[in-house]
Amino acid sequence: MAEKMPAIMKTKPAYGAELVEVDVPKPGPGEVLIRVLATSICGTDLHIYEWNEWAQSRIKPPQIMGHEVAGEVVEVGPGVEDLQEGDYISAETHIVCRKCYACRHNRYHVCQNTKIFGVDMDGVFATYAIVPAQNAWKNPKDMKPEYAALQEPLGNAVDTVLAGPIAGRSTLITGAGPLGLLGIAVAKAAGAYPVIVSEPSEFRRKLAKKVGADYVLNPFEEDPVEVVMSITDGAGVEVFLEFSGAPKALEQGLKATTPGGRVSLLGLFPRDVTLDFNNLIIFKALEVHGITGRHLWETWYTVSSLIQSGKLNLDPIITHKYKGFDKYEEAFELMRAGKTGKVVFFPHKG
Ligand SMILES: NC(=O)c1ccc[n+]([C@@H]2O[C@H](COP(=O)([O-])OP(=O)(O)OC[C@H]3O[C@@H](n4cnc5c(N)ncnc54)[C@H](O)[C@@H]3O)[C@@H](O)[C@H]2O)c1
Ligand SMILES: C[C@@H](O)[C@H](N)C(=O)O
Ligand SMILES: [Zn+2]
Ligand SMILES: [Zn+2]
Repeated sequence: MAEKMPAIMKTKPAYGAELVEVDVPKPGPGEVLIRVLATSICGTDLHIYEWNEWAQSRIKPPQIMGHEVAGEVVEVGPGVEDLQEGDYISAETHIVCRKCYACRHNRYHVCQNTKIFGVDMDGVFATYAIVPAQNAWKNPKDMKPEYAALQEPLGNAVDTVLAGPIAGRSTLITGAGPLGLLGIAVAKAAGAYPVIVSEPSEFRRKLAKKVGADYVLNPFEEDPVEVVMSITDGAGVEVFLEFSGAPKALEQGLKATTPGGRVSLLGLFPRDVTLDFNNLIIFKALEVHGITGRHLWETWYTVSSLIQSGKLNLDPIITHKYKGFDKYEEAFELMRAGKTGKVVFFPHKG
């Protein structure tokens, strides 16, 4: 009989998830089985938990949730050549086809046939998980598992912050949720100054400060454009990084960006956004980047090096650590209430 393991599973098409016992999976061809050492909650997991419209259209329960992970390879499936038992890996979550037009142009991050584990198939909120070998990223043995698991969202932040020059440049970050906080850490490590953060939640403004933001403001109490103009002597910021997905923040950020400046957009908007394109983008000659996923594998090299450099201030961002999955409901509810930075599970209690 197969060995059993605990897993956080989306069992029904409804709010929430269940902690269930399932068989430890066997790796198939091209796959490895990992012992999960650390796994963190992403906003996408929260959407699946909440069962929002997007989740309803995409997720097919029953399915194990989770995709941000660090683990040790314990079994190698047939045909896997580059990995062996004992390897310490993280995983790129986008499983790309390598055949479409984008893939054949080395733009794997925009593969038109992308599948995501924990979204389109079983994920990693379990003590053991399957990872396609082509998605494995080997970690240095001395990297902390919680940092190694954070590399995937850090990749989103790195692609946003480093989409253009940043050292010594005035920077506005809108939204200090988990992704924005990682963005602040990357911007500071890369030498941005001053880093101005607009975030309504007091809890997250405090975290932003701890991570290294030079100025924080509440956009519901102060006008971010006025604050930016006063800090930059009326010039506006060189770099605007949008991490909130709030239409108002987008408009404020564009107004606060200096003509000729750079804008990188990661936040996903809940609806179509109406903007004065002529005056906010075209006549200002802004350089605008849409950011999605991570570049394979360039971004992973950058993320790993940044962590190893010791220059990324990640500890204040990891606000909650849980041994085992028993308190998973508390973890999701705290995150839902905006009372967390990154939440990390260490599935093995021993
Ligand atoms: N493009 C991608 O590949 C990709 C990948 C991951 C996440 N995302 C998106 O990035 C965004 C950030 O992710 P997250 O997990 O940190 O989300 P989150 O919802 O936890 O954080 C968003 C933050 O924005 C703040 N906010 C709300 N209104 C604001 C306003 N008017 N001005 C400034 N801040 C405001 C919120 O208080 C919150 O702290 C989300 O929209 C998410 O969907 C995109
Ligand atoms: C799946 C999504 O949540 C993931 N973080 C990405 O980069 O695409
Ligand atoms: Zn994610
Ligand atoms: Zn493809």
